[in-house]
Amino acid sequence: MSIAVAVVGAAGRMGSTVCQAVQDADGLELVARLDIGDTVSADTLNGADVAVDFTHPSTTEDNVHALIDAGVDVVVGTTGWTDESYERVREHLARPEAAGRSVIIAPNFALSAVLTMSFAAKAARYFESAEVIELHHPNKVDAPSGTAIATARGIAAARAEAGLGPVPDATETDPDGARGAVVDGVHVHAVRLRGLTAHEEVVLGNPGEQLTIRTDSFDRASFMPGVVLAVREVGGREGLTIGLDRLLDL
Ligand SMILES: NC(=O)C1=CN([C@@H]2O[C@H](COP(=O)(O)OP(=O)(O)OC[C@H]3O[C@@H](n4cnc5c(N)ncnc54)[C@H](O)[C@@H]3O)[C@@H](O)[C@H]2O)C=CC1
Ligand SMILES: O=C(O)C1=N[C@H](C(=O)O)C[C@H](O)C1
Repeated sequence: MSIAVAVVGAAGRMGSTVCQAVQDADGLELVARLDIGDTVSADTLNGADVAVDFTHPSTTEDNVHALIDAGVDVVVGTTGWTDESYERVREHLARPEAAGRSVIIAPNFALSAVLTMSFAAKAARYFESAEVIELHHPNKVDAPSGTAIATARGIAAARAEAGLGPVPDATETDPDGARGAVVDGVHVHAVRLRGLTAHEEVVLGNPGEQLTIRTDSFDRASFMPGVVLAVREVGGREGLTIGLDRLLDL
């Protein structure tokens, strides 16, 4: 039996690529394309089992709640999620009327990016310094990227677990934010450049040595195997799953 899939944000860069990937995938059937102005309802979802959301950070949480209420499982690639918004989804999924529903939210579906996050967290305890540089196309609406935030959090958690203190940094004056955003103590720098798609570099430093871990998504095709995997697996995972790494046994 095939899995019926609705795509929310279907007219966007990711949404349109996902529609094509669903149409090309064995055992998946594209049954609905929704975009801005469309209401989420059983009617518009047209019998979908799973909805995939690639929309906008300002709307993705509302979409997820509406999709759960409409009785579908949800795969989310949209960024902008916080601990609080994750918690609200967990609470929603715990209600009796949402029994059996599941949601997967992943800041990045590309294998190279998921491995970069995993390798960075593994390496973090061995280095005094760690910073993240994300580089994206100039149409991206949010900074830092969801992937960079997740990477920085993973590094920070690994440093804390290893008992490492703050990264060394003697900077005293930075009126224009040249040292970037600081996510859980890890500096994150965002580049927006015409010609780029989605890239990230994690730099880790010790006296006399540097480790660089880099991921490059040159094409949105890079995200599709991960999205298709999540669509296939979401139904078997009750509750909220955060990150594609959880599906890859990393
Ligand atoms: N998790 C991952 O692997 C990836 C995540 N992303 C994230 O996906 C999101 C979308 O990125 P793009 O496709 O590049 O953006 P985009 O701007 O090309 O597409 C977004 C689409 O969502 C639609 N939209 C906006 N509000 C809506 C609503 N309330 N209901 C339905 N549709 C709505 C827009 O009209 C547009 O067609 C961003 O948050 C981006 O960071 C992007 C690439 C990979
Ligand atoms: O907007 C994008 O393009 C991307 N967004 C995601 C993010 O913010 O991490 C994933 C990837 O970097 C592409």
